[in-house]
Amino acid sequence: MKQFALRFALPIAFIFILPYVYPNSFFMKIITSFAALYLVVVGLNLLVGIAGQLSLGQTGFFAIGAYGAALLVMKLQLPFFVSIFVAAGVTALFGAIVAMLSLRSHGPYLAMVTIAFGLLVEIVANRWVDVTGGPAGLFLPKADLFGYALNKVEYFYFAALLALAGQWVATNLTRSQFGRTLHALRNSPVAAESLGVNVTGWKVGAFVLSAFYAGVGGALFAFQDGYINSDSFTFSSSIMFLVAVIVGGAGTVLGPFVGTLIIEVLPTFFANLYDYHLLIFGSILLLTLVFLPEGVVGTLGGRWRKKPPAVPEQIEPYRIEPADMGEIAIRIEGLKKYFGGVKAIDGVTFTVQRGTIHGVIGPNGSGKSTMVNLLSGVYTPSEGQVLLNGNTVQGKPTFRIAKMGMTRTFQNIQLFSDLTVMENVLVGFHRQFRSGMFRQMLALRSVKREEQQFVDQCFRILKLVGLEQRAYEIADSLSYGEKRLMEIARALAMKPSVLLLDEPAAGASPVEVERIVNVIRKLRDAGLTVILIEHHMEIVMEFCDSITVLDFGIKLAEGTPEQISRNEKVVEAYLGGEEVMKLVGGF
Ligand SMILES: Nc1ncnc2c1ncn2[C@@H]1O[C@H](COP(=O)(O)OP(=O)(O)OP(=O)(O)O)[C@@H](O)[C@H]1O
Repeated sequence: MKQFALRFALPIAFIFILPYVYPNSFFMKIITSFAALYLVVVGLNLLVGIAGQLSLGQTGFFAIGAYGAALLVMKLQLPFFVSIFVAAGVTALFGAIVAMLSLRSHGPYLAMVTIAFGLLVEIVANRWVDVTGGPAGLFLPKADLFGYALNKVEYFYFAALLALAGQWVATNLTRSQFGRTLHALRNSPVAAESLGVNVTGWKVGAFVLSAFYAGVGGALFAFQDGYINSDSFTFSSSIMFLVAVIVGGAGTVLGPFVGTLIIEVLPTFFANLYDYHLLIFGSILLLTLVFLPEGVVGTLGGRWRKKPPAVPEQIEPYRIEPADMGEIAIRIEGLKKYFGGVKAIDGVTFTVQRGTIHGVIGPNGSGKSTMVNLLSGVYTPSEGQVLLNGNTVQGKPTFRIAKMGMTRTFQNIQLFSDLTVMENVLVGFHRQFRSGMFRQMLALRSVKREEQQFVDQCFRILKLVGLEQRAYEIADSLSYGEKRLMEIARALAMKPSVLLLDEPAAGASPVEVERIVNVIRKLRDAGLTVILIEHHMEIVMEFCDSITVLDFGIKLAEGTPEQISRNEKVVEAYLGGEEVMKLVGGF
């Protein structure tokens, strides 16, 4: 009930009262523009604040929405209401094109593609006079709903309610698996891929969504005055949209509201100070960015963080699905990876039986990390074959290999560092979520039920690794060893048929190493197929059923721990023998 009041009743009451606060046309113009621009900022917040993608050309989408809706009504006589969504759909299509072009480039080049797009649209709006009217503009018919022409106040109500709906949908998406996935790919694309997330596809999706929002905003903007011209769609407004996201608090729910208010509305009140208004506006901006680095809502809102729910007292034990014994889980044949002249892996062949733990060891630089990256699809082999449960793996992207059942942890830990431990593990269920985007948008009951089921499972997995009490803490606050445990939990959520553990105990304290060893013991007892890369030789010797030893990219030896510890070539490769004799002294 309280939720309903906060989300709907209060804002709707506020919207209905607003036109009566200052019943004049200037004020009506400001608040109607606010609703339109706010939608653009909400969409951009999803792209920048949640998915971590930069766009400096949002005005391009805004303009396509505006001119698109105007032309659909004027030339095709589409009803105003329909034209908004058709124009937004076309804008979304442009979003996909810009995304596909920009995602081919990285870093500053990505931003430059979006700038180029914004400028291109600005030039077209300005110069294609026959269609857009150029600087002289277009005069539009009055907006109407099913034949009823809207007056200024009614148009504001319509725009504001649409903006409220847009905010509601964005909030639902942010708080569901959809938002978590976007957040995850922003924090660590490589970890997201390893959990089956098609990162490129999701980035394109984020652009499409933000373009759709900008398109709706543009359409509303176009019809507010019955007139648009190319002056409204300049590069500087793209910057303003981005600044609104940052000043409000990127990634926060209320940030776009506060940001749009400060950036788009506040300056209009100083407009009559002529030369000084830009100075005042600039100063407000600078002070906000200096003193509230996470934006107004990001910085102040952090103090009123909601209390997390309690950790359940009774948590059922998690059952790792035991694999059938005896079959071949992975077959690696003649695998090679050359980096220029460096032969990082040079013709390695080995087989891992289902339900066993297979160790890959070797001195520094022997090619272990390259091997994990080849198996998980981060690198494409120069030659050779990898078969997972009989299916070819090599050449496939990481997310496909993850979908085929093989996932990994990382030597250099890859957290979704802004998310909680629980949310990190929930991303691991990515492949198993059945609720699609539209259901998540509407926060249907079935979505909440499904989410609750996965939360229950998360607790069980977290209990297995001993992190259930830390479920609601931000992942970045965990200790080094706990972060490694969380990575294992996240990988287990995927229900993998093969798990690659890349140095799971590296950097952990002796107590934490003991906790990690306990988890590896549980994985072994459950019969999970594991490929274990580890420097702690006592762990390798205790848990591995078979071991492959690499040296300078070639397979030096293969066998049981006992055979390996007695192999002369292996002993020599390890610091002339002393080190390995010390480490495997038990044999
Ligand atoms: N991306 C790369 N470009 C060029 N050379 C590389 C690349 N990755 C690895 N190498 C080289 O390949 C060889 C094997 O490196 P790799 O990191 O796989 O070894 P490692 O056994 O994992 O070592 P460590 O135990 O130190 O992690 C090294 O000579 C390394 O310099």
